[in-house]
Amino acid sequence: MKVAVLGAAGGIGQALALLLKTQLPAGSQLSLYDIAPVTPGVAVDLSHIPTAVEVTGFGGEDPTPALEGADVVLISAGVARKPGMDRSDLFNINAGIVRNLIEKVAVTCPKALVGIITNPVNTTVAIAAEVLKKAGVYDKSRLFGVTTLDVIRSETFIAELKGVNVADVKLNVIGGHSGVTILPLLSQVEGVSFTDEEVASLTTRIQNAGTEVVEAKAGGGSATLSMGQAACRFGLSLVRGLQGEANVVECAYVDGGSEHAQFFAQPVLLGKNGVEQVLAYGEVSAFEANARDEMLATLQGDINIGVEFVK
Ligand SMILES: NC(=O)c1ccc[n+]([C@@H]2O[C@H](COP(=O)([O-])OP(=O)(O)OC[C@H]3O[C@@H](n4cnc5c(N)ncnc54)[C@H](O)[C@@H]3O)[C@@H](O)[C@H]2O)c1
Ligand SMILES: O=C(O)C[C@H](O)C(=O)O
Repeated sequence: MKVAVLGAAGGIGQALALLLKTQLPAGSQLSLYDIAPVTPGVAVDLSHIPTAVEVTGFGGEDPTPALEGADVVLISAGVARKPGMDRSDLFNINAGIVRNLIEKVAVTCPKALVGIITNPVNTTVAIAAEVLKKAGVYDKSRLFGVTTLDVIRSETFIAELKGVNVADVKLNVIGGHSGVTILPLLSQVEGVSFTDEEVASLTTRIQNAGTEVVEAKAGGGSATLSMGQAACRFGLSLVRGLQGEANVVECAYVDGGSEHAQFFAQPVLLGKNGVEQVLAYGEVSAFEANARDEMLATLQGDINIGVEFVK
């Protein structure tokens, strides 16, 4: 199994690469790419960790050597927010970066499962889909917006608030990955109950958790370590699915035939071809149904910007 990380010298990329070096199955290959010239050195550094995962690193303009033979490609290349910015403010720089990298994926490893971390995810995933369509290699089962950070944040904040074991907290987070488009389905968490005030404040905290980190880092970037963990969890789930493991389910932002929008985050069953089955996200409360319906214009607007960018 070969996993490529694009943007591997960055805050997320290095954390993710470290976690993958220590957690990928024995015999895997980990391939790192970033425009930054330090990238081969990041790979050498990681290669001294005693696990049966082979690491190689490539810097410079061309990601091709890193992508050759890749089964999974995780993309965190791009710029991150500073205080006062929205994720959509990253579009001007990151749209072109994602387009160019996906053009290389389309040529070099068109069958790879691709996870997009680069913001604004609601839009960059639509860009990736359009680029793959133009190249004639689009398979909607193989393209994912990585929204796992919203899931792990929800698990953490719920466990803290309710004093329960975080390992027991399971929930779907649906919609997209920005502001009101992030919708944790708190009504589905088993074994705990929330007052209306708790639902409102916890939902808002989860939706604004990225900004919480951006402000705490005070101009030094956005979430990198928690995102590294989230991307590692998601990447390992993709690998487990590819290896034929049963019942591997994650929420992700996919082109899954949703009645709500072309791309919508919801639970998916992962397998040897990526998405084996798009799963229903289940019953929702009146609060959640209203929040879902209210977000759709924003989400569709974000998607349209991505489609238009490639046309
Ligand atoms: N999906 C999510 O939940 C989530 C969470 C956190 C951050 N993000 C996003 O992830 C992205 C990366 O964040 P970060 O904190 O790692 O930023 P960072 O600045 O620390 O790292 C980004 C890396 O991308 C590299 N890069 C830039 N252009 C490139 C190109 N054309 N090809 C290859 N590499 C290139 C840079 O050299 C840098 O090493 C941002 O867009 C951020 O908003 C998404
Ligand atoms: O908030 C950001 O800009 C980064 C990321 O999307 C996050 O949710 O932490």
